[in-house]
Amino acid sequence: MESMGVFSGGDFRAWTTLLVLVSLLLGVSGIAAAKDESALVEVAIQLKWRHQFQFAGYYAAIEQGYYRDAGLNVTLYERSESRSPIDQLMSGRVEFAVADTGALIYRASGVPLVALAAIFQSSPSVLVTRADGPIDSLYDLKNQPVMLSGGYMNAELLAMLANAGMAVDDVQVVPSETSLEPLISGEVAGYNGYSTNEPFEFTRRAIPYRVFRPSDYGIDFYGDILLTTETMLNTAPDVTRNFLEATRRGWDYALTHPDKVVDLILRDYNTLGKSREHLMFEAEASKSLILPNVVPVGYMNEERWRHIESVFRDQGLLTGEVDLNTFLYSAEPDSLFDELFWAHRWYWLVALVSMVGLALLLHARRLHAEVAVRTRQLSDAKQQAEQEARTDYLTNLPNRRHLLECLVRYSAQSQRHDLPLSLIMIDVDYFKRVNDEYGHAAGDEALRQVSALLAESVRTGDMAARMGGEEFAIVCLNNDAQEAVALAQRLCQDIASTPVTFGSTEFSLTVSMGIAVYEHGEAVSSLLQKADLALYQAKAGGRNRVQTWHADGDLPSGPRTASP
Ligand SMILES: Nc1nc2c(ncn2[C@@H]2O[C@H](COP(=O)(O)OP(=O)(O)OP(=O)(O)O)[C@@H](O)[C@H]2O)c(=O)[nH]1
Repeated sequence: MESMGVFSGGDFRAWTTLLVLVSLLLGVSGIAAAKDESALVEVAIQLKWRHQFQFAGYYAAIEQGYYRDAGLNVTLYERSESRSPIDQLMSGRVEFAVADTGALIYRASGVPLVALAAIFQSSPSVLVTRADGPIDSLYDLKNQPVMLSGGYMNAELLAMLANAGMAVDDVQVVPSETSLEPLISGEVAGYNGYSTNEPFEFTRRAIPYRVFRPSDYGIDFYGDILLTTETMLNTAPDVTRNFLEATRRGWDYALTHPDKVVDLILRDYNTLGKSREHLMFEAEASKSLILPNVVPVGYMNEERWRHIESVFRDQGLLTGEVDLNTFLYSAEPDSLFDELFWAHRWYWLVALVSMVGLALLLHARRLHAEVAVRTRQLSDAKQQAEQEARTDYLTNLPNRRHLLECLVRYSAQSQRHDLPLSLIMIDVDYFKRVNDEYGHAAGDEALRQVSALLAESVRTGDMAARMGGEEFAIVCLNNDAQEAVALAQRLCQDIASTPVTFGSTEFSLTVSMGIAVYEHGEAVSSLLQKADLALYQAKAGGRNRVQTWHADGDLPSGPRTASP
């Protein structure tokens, strides 16, 4: 767990490289998008109403330079009393227009309109009543004066009334006005407003109100359809696509920075004289209908348009055939998946970078774990090698090197704590004969069995070792000369009385032993030499015996010679 949250040098370099690559990619695309002002294509858009947050995306796209990046110089026109947006579009005064779903009726009657995008996924069009009046349900509007626009303008409100069980004739239709006063004064019982607008005024004036939404009565229309003409689409498809993309970017910006765009409206577009609070209310209410977190801004679905078409047909507003394939604009990417992918590309990028980062982190952790395992293996191998270097391969007893280390340590302890220390050198008698008579393998086995006997006879802390060939030694700390002699004699007898078994063969062995007792201050080599000399004397004395070294002993100093 120790590497969690800590980047190694390798991780850091990988991250840096990735970030540089991403920056380069973004930088390159930014440079490519920059356009020469003189080469901009002039286009105009007719808005559906007066300036307000309802058209925030277009203001943002101009202000943020998205249209310029797309090679366009865009002019916005507010709604004029005399001409509808569709009139403006079809007369060629503008290339684009924002209108409502009634555009479908035009299309059915042969007007070559193309719907590029539906900005509001749910129409803001609602019927507003006073909550403190006699209207508790739509049915209460029967025979009441209700402000409504005729034809397709309020088709969704009329369809709502129809779904609530009323005919258009059941209410007294009063022509629309922009003023709310007739409703407030009680002159009319219902008012065709926008859920993004009128509620603010009622709240501000502390007048209780009620909103009847078509969507609550199964009528689900889009709001604010961005339109162009077939001619425009055929003659300038790139301009159309670029305009749509830049508009979407504008909306994305406006919906994520509503306060900035409200500032912009107050500064440059506030022909309605709305307050900041009113515009912020509109921004909030619009966002809940545009649903930018659910679908890319402008998303359209053929099924929804079929639904709208059927409502128009039910009301007798639409009779001809409508070819939705030609009415609904489709450019690549055209699937919801692709649209969602592009709309959320930054999230994907962040997710991708996070995943790469996570993968690097996991890789670093795995490397860390691998290094730990390898280090442990190396340490084990080293320990094993050291152990093997100090162990006799045939008998598994400590070897000569190990015994010498032990002697050095024990001699220091003996001196420090004034403890007796004895060294017993042991040599198998006439061992050459064993090899000669029973074979080398039997000789090996004999050495193993002698070793086992020695190992089990020494006390814990003492050491029995094989010095080489048929020679062994025992180091006894805290054993005086007498105890060492007693141990050696007992071992001599045990070895002599314990036959060696090799397969079906049995034979006996004897050993000779030389004992020396450590004198404080003397070198380990001197102790070894004395024990060796005592062993030599034991051999010379007839073998199968124990000889203790004495300072005044008559010991020969030359090398021992084997004698059968
Ligand atoms: N099988 C076997 N024989 C060994 C090993 N190491 C040494 N030897 C044999 O041990 C014998 C030692 O012979 P010598 O040094 O002449 O001594 P000895 O025959 O024991 O006679 P004394 O020591 O004088 O009693 C040699 O024949 C060596 O080859 C071993 O690891 N295995």
